[in-house]
Amino acid sequence: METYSQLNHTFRRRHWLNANDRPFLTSHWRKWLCDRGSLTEALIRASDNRFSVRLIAQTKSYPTYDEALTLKISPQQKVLIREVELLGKHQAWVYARSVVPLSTLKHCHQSLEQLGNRSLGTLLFTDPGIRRGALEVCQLSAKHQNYPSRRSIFWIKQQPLLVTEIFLPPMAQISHPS
Ligand SMILES: C=C(O[C@@H]1C=C(C(=O)O)C=C[C@H]1O)C(=O)O
Repeated sequence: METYSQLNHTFRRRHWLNANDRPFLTSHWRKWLCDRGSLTEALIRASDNRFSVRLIAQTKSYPTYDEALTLKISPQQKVLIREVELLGKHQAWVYARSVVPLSTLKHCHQSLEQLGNRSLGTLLFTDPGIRRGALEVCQLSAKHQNYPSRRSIFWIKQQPLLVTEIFLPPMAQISHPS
């Protein structure tokens, strides 16, 4: 698997399309990329409960320029970066990167920093005060492989947290449980 940073250079802001603008997507990918519910819940059902999270890296670092633009913060502002793989039946299905400004971090009741291999979704979808912004989609490509991707901002007490999800090749064969 290419690392996120290796993939990240292949797309720029203009590649992200608002899902409400109905960019061309097959029915299969529309179900996965435009579902506003918890991806964790959908993957648990699609994998017959054989779901797990593999924490790849969690660091305090800096956002990419595009992430800073999307979060409306300075690229010099430190953020918590969490990178995971979401696995179904012991196979990597999604690569996810969450970028959390430190000003947002302090509003996370159960500290996001201690999540480990528990899903971020369990934190974001259990607190009714957390709101999800618009979904954006793009086709991220690297080394002749296409990666359907999506991202959205979650608002925690009006503070932003950016989640980007890259759907890995096996997901082309996994039906959405809806
Ligand atoms: C936002 C969700 O959390 C998922 C889990 C993540 C994690 O554990 O880091 C990151 C992104 C999501 O794919 C969700 O389940 O929808």
